[in-house]
Amino acid sequence: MSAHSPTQRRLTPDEVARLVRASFGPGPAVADCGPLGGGGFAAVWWVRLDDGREAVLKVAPPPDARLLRYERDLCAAEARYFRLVAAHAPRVPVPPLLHHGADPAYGEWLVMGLLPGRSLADLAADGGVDDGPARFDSGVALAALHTVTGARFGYDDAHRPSGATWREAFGAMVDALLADAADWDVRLPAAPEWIRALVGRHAPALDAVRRPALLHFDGWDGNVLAAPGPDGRLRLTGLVDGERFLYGDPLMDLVSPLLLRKVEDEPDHPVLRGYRSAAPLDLDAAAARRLSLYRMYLYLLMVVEMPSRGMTPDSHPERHTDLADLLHQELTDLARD
Ligand SMILES: Nc1ncnc2c1ncn2[C@@H]1O[C@H](COP(=O)(O)OP(=O)(O)OP(=O)(O)O)[C@@H](O)[C@H]1O
Repeated sequence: MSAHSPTQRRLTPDEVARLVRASFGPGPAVADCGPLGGGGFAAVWWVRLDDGREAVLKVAPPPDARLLRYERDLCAAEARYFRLVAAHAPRVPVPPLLHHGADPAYGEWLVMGLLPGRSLADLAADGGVDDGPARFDSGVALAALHTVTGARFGYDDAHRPSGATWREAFGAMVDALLADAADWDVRLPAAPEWIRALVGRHAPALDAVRRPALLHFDGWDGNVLAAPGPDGRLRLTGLVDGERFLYGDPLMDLVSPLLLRKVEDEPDHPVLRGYRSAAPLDLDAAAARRLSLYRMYLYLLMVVEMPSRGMTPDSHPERHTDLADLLHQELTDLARD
């Protein structure tokens, strides 16, 4: 059962037309529009403008929505991500940013170009689709993103976790999620102090990461767009939804594309083959330990974000149990190491 997330506004065509007017003034107006499914955080609509262009309107949660600590100002973060990628990793397909709007009372929104293709999640629902070439391309694209280097580790703004070292930034990111869990009364499968101590015990493994690489971090199948190329095979057409970007260990970006699976178990996965065709990728024991820390982080995040998305253990018992089990398994593996 899906829930309507309180972070996701319910837009109407009139509101879309108003936001487009606020973005372009007397310029192009809306000829047609409709909601785009697939996301769960923001409100996202496709828009056909009367000058013939096709765009996407993405509206941030209302200013009074309760969010996790790291989710502050994600609309502005996504605008920075699109600009960064266009300037420094231009071969990675991201939409052109047409407008970043902000109104103190209403909140923020983006207007961007509509990319061709459908998400891998959407395509998979058709069944029998060979998406291997598109996944290979997404590995190549991630390797290109990772050539971009940040000024520090973690998030790039002042009010979210960051640090001069990856150990410091990652520790602060875990602490922020544990503080969110406490605020939202989220039941975790282990005591927060124990999770914090476990991360502290493995922190030396993080010191191998010396360069803050640009990470998309949310490259699950819903955010990877693909369409048939000239030979009819599915190729990458977009890596969207960059609002959660940060700087850190490139390995962290391999967790979401293999969501609920293990990178170490699938060394020939097309994403990894694509990545390796463009950059070195060593999946040794040290890498496996870091991957385990990053999966632990992602499962923790997915458990902790449930109430802010309108989901509780009572309303979504299976989701909560499955994520808590996965989190518990990673914690157990890390405790054994
Ligand atoms: N520029 C674009 N061109 C084409 N399709 C897009 C574009 N931007 C977003 N989409 C589609 O709309 C969907 C929702 O957008 P997006 O993922 O940015 O929303 P979200 O609410 O932030 O999602 P999430 O819950 O993953 O955080 C995407 O999965 C993608 O399929």
